[in-house]
Amino acid sequence: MNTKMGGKSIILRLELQTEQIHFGQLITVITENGGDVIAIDVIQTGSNWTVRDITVAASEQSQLEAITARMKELEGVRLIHVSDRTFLLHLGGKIEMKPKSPIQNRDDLSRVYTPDVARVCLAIHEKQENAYNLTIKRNTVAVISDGTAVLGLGNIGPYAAMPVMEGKAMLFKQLADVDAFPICLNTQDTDEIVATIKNLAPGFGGINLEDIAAPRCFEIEDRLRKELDIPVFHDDQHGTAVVLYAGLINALKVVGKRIDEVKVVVCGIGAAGIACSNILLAAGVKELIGVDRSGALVRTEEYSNTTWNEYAQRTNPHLRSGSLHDVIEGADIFIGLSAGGILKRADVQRMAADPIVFVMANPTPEIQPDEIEDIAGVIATGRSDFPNQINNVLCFPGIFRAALDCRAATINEEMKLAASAAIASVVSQQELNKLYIIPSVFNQEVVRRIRTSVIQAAIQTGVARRTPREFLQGDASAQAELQEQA
Ligand SMILES: NC(=O)C1=CN([C@@H]2O[C@H](COP(=O)(O)OP(=O)(O)OC[C@H]3O[C@@H](n4cnc5c(N)ncnc54)[C@H](O)[C@@H]3O)[C@@H](O)[C@H]2O)C=CC1
Ligand SMILES: CC(=O)C(=O)O
Ligand SMILES: [Mg+2]
Repeated sequence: MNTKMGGKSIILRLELQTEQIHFGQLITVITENGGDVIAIDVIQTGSNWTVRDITVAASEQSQLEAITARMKELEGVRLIHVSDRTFLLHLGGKIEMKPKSPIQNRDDLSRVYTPDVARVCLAIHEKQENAYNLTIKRNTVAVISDGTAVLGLGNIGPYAAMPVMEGKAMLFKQLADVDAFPICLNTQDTDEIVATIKNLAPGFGGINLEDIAAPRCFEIEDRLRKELDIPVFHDDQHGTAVVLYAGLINALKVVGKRIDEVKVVVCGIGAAGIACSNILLAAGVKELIGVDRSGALVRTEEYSNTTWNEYAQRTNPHLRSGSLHDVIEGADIFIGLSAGGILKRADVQRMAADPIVFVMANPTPEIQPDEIEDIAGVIATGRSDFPNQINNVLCFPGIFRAALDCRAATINEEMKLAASAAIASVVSQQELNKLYIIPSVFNQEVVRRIRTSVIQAAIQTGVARRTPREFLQGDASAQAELQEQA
């Protein structure tokens, strides 16, 4: 497994005195300290000196620090500067806005701007629905966070949340051609968040809520869903649940177990953990135990977090109590949506045969896959640098593509289940194995299949306000594709 992939990398700009140091010596120092040289660029050369940019990747930040320190000590080497490639990619932000057509003369100006734009405004004023045809609304989603549960980093605030929201916007565009705006709100007050989102909704065809901590995220989403006529989708809840269920459909096939016979432990009963539990209960799981910091949630206890009281009523049928280490005994499936490093190899050893271990906390999973590779039936993480990436990025671009295309009023349970089945179907029976239960983010079939299945589900459940042409005509290829996925 290449743990350096997608990991840390730096560019070292070095001036080398070629009579004092050979390039081979440098490479040896880098590899001895755990680095891989992945690119070399010559910047300048003289008769007995050269300036080079050396791109070095490593699995740990400490290795890169050791390599940098060694460069400073070597005879004949001057370290000019070190750049972190990830930070370079973020300079000035990751996205920009571009006009669809240039404004080259006064005639263009008067049409895109005043006076002619006024006629377009009035057409929308007369019939509000025209906003879908005459503005960016029909293809635009707002990605909105208050910065309270950013990845696994916690409440880091709206400024620090922006890089994640920009990243989500990039993915919306690249994977599904949806235009997305990253918006981070400088308030953590539920009423203010609801009011702000309602007020900015007119320009958007959908709202993707992101990284808002539980339990506030539930109220915010519920209220917005009631009050807005566009889809409101809390990605950390529903996107994660959709992809988790897709992965589980296939993982169960790999280990030969049935969903109604497995014991499941979900750790981290926050936004993602509750939504994932809900989809599993709906899919037929009978024994599901939720665990948070204080241990297993059990209905005989009273929690100050009222969401947990309601959760405990629906789960843990045998009233198991104790820590994660107690209740994991005999479990077939562990789902981690909590914090890095909290699951131990000894815990996995106490699970049932061929345990399914989905350690989805970001950026650090509950246990490093390398520690349990030999004892787990199937392992998945939320990250790009291990096989089986269970991450909501597999869902949100496709599900919003579908919702926008059929102008869905909401994204309902049937549409989510259709998305899970579509994602799972991308991995064929022949391809399916413990290292490949879920398709890659870059597999173009993912968005295509989600779109087809989700639009179909929206039409069947009466929430589509527009029927795309291929569905109107009972298009043969869309029908064939649906049958293939069934
Ligand atoms: N792979 C994926 O697609 C996704 C992964 N995540 C990850 O899941 C984690 C949780 O995200 P959210 O549900 O949005 O956050 P959240 O803040 O709503 O919930 C986190 C829950 O985990 C609990 N927790 C924290 N440390 C714990 C520990 N040591 N033991 C037991 N429980 C613990 C917290 O008390 C809280 O209830 C984060 O690491 C996030 O990055 C979230 C969404 C999608
Ligand atoms: C993937 C994601 O949305 C998260 O970790 O919060
Ligand atoms: Mg998130």
